[in-house]
Amino acid sequence: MNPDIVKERQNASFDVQKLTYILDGGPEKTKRRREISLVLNDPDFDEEDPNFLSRSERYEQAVRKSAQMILKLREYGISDPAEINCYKSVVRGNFHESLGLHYVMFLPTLYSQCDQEQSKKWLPLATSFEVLGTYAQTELGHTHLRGLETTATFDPTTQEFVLNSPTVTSIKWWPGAGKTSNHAVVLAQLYTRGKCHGLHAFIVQLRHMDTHEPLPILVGDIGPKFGFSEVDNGFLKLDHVRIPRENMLMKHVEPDGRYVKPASAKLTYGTMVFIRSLLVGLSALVMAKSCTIAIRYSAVRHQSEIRSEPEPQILDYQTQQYKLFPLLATAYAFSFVGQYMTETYYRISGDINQGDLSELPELHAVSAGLKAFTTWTTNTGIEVCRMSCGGHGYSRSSALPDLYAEFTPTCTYEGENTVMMLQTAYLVKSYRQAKAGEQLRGIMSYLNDMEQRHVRAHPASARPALVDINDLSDLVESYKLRAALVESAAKSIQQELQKRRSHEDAWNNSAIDLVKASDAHCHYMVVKLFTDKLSEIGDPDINLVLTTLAQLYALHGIALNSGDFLQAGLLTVPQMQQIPVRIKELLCLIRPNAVALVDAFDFPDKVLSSVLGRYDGNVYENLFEWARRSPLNATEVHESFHKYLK
Ligand SMILES: CC/C=C\C/C=C\C/C=C\C/C=C\C/C=C\C/C=C\CCCCC(=O)SCCNC(=O)CCNC(=O)[C@H](O)C(C)(C)COP(=O)(O)OP(=O)(O)OC[C@H]1O[C@@H](n2cnc3c(N)ncnc32)[C@H](O)[C@@H]1OP(=O)(O)O
Ligand SMILES: Cc1cc2nc3c(=O)[nH]c(=O)nc-3n(C[C@H](O)[C@H](O)[C@H](O)COP(=O)(O)OP(=O)(O)OC[C@H]3O[C@@H](n4cnc5c(N)ncnc54)[C@H](O)[C@@H]3O)c2cc1C
Repeated sequence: MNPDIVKERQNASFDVQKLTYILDGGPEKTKRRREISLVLNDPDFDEEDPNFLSRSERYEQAVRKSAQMILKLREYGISDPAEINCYKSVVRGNFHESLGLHYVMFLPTLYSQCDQEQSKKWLPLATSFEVLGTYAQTELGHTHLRGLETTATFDPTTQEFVLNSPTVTSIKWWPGAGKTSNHAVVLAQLYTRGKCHGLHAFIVQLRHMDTHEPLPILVGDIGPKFGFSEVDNGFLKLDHVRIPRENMLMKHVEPDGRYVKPASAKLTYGTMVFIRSLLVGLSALVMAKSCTIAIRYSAVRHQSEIRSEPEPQILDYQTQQYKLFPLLATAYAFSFVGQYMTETYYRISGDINQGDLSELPELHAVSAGLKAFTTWTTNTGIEVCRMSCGGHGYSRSSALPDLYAEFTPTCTYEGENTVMMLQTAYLVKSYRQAKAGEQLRGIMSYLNDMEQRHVRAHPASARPALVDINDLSDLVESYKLRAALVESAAKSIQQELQKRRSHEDAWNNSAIDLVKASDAHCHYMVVKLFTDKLSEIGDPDINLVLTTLAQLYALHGIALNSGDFLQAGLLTVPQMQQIPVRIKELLCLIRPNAVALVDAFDFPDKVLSSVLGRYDGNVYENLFEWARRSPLNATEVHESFHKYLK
C-alpha cells in the first residue's frame, strides 16, 4: 500500500463504511452489492483490456461477455431487476454491453406497451433471449418525433402493416445492436384509412431465428464512432416489409382499420422517459468514478514545490482542490438526485399504470431537464478530472479517456440536451398558471409565491441582503429565487408576441432564455435535494462532512453564475466577494477527508479499471506493467521496421 494513501485514510474524520451504507440505501444493500461484486473473481469474465483490441475483437469480447452474463445470472438465480442492474454495472466496468439496448429499451418497451396477449407471446421470447431486440427510432435525417418519415400503413385485406422507409433520410440510424439483434421495436408514422395518426411502435423481425441471416431487410453496423466500440449501432432500411396486425404495440387499429385513440399519445414515448431518468443516476456514477481516480492519484502524485521542502502531494495545491472538490461535491449531489429521480419515476409511472396520467407532463419535464443538467455537468467534469491528472490522465490506463468517450453521448442520445432543456415549456406554462392564481403542487410549487417576491432585475444596492452565505437554507432559498429566471423567459416570449411574431417564432427567439431558465430550475432542484438529504443523516461526523460538501456545491454554483444572482438582487457585491473566501475555507475543510470521501463510493479496482485510481495507490509500477502489455511490445522489433525502415 502506498504510504501517502494510508496516511490519507488515517486522517478521515468519519466512518467510511457508514457513508457507503447511506449511498447504497442501507447496510443490507451494501452487503448484497458486495456479494454480487464477487463475480469479478470469476475466471469466465477474465478478458483482455479492450484498449489493446481492434473494434471487431472488442465487439466479439463484448458479445461473449453478454452471453456469459446471461448464463451466470441464471446460475446464481439473480432475477430482481435492481440486482441484475448492479451485477451488470460491475461486469460492464467502464464500457457498454452489446446487448444493452435489449435490456434498457427493448424489454422495457415490451413491459410497458404490450397488451395481455402480446405480453404472453413476446415476454417469454425476449426474457429467454431467443428474441434479441433493439429500439429503432432515430433516422438518418431526423430525430424530432413528428419529423420521422418511416411509415406503417395498415392493409385490412391481409390484416398487416406495411413498413416502409421511403427515402434515404428515413433509414433508421443509430439503434444499438445492428448485428446482434434479430427483432426491433420500430417507431413509425401510422396510416390507416388514408389518415396519419402519428408515431406508434411496431415489433419487426429483422433476422432469421436460426441462421441470424437478415430477412429481406437492409440491416448492419454504422461504423466506428468516438466511443461505444462494444456496441454495433446500426442502420435499418425497410422496403414494404409486412408484419401482422398483432405486432403493433398497444394495438390501436381494429381489424376494419378503425383507429382507437390511446389515453395519451405520449405513452408511446415512455421508454425514453425511463432512460432519461436512469441517466441522472448514471451521471452520478460516472462523476464518482472520475473523482475517485483523480483524487486518489492526486494523493500519491508529488510534484514541484510549495515551500523548499520535499515535493508536496499535488492534492495540496489549492488549484488542484479547486478543480476536484466541487466535482466531488457534485458526485454526492447527483447521487442523491439520482435516488430522487428513480423514486419519482417509479411513483409516477405506477400512477400512470393505474390510469392516472396527471403527473406525466411533470415527469417528462423533470426527467428531460435533469438528464440534460446532470449529463452536461458530468461530461465537463470527467475532462477536468482527466486534465487534473496531467500526462498520465491522457493514457488510456487512467480510464478517464474511456469514461469520457463512453459517457459523452449521453448529452446527445435519448434527446439532445438543448432540445431536452427546451422542454421547459412546462415551466413557462406552470409560471403562467401560478401567475393566474392557480396553486401548483410538487416541485413547481415554488412558483406559487414568485409574484409576491417580485424577483426581477433590480440594482443590488436597492435590495436587502437576503442571503447568509454560511447558511445552507438561505442558499437554497436564493437558488429558488434565481429559478425565477423563468419569468424572464416568459417575458421574452410575451415581448416577441407583442411584436406580432407567431408563437413559434416567439418561442425560438426566446430559446436562450428558456434554456437558462431550465438550467436554473434544475440547479435549484439539485441544491434543494442535496440539502434535504442532510436532514436524514443522523451520524454527526458524516452530516458535518456532507454539509461542507453541500455548501461548497451551492457556493461554487453561485460563483459560476454570479451574474444571475447579482442581477436578481439576491446577493450584494460585498457578499459576492466573500464567496471565494468561503470556498477556500471549505476546500481546506474537505482536504483531510478527500480520499475517504471517494473511498465511500466503494468501487472495486476491477470496476474502476484505472491504474491511477487503484485503491492501494501503487501507480507507477502498475503503469509500467500496463505499458509492457501494449500489443506494440509483443515483439522486440516491430514488423514495420523490416517492411519500411530497414
Ligand atoms: C462511461 C459510461 C460508463 C458506464 C456506462 C455503462 C453502461 C450504461 C448502461 C446502462 C446504464 C443506464 C442507462 C444508460 C442507458 C443506455 C445507454 C445505451 C444506449 C443509448 C440508447 C440511446 C437510445 C436513443 O437515443 S432512442 C432515441 C431517443 N430520441 C429522442 O429522445 C428524441 C428526442 N425528441 C423528443 O423526445 C421529441 O421530439 C420532443 C420532446 C423534443 C418533442 O416532442 P414532439 O415531437 O411530440 O413535439 P411537441 O409537439 O413539441 O410535443 C408535444 C407535447 O408533448 C409533450 N411531450 C413530449 N415528449 C413527451 C414525453 N416523453 N412525455 C410526456 N409529454 C411529452 C411536449 O412537452 C408537448 O407538450 P405540450 O403540453 O403540448 O407543449
Ligand atoms: C451512441 C448513440 C447511441 C444511440 N442509440 C440510439 C438507439 O438505440 N435508438 C435510436 O433510435 N437512436 C439512437 N441514437 C440517436 C440519438 O437518439 C440522436 O442522435 C439524438 O436524439 C439527437 O438527435 P440528432 O442526432 O438528430 O441531433 P440533432 O437533433 O440534429 O441535433 C444537432 C443540433 O441541432 C440542435 N437542435 C435540434 N433541434 C433543435 C431545436 N428544436 N431547438 C434548438 N436546437 C435544436 C441541437 O441542439 C444540436 O446542437 C443514438 C445516438 C448515439 C450518439
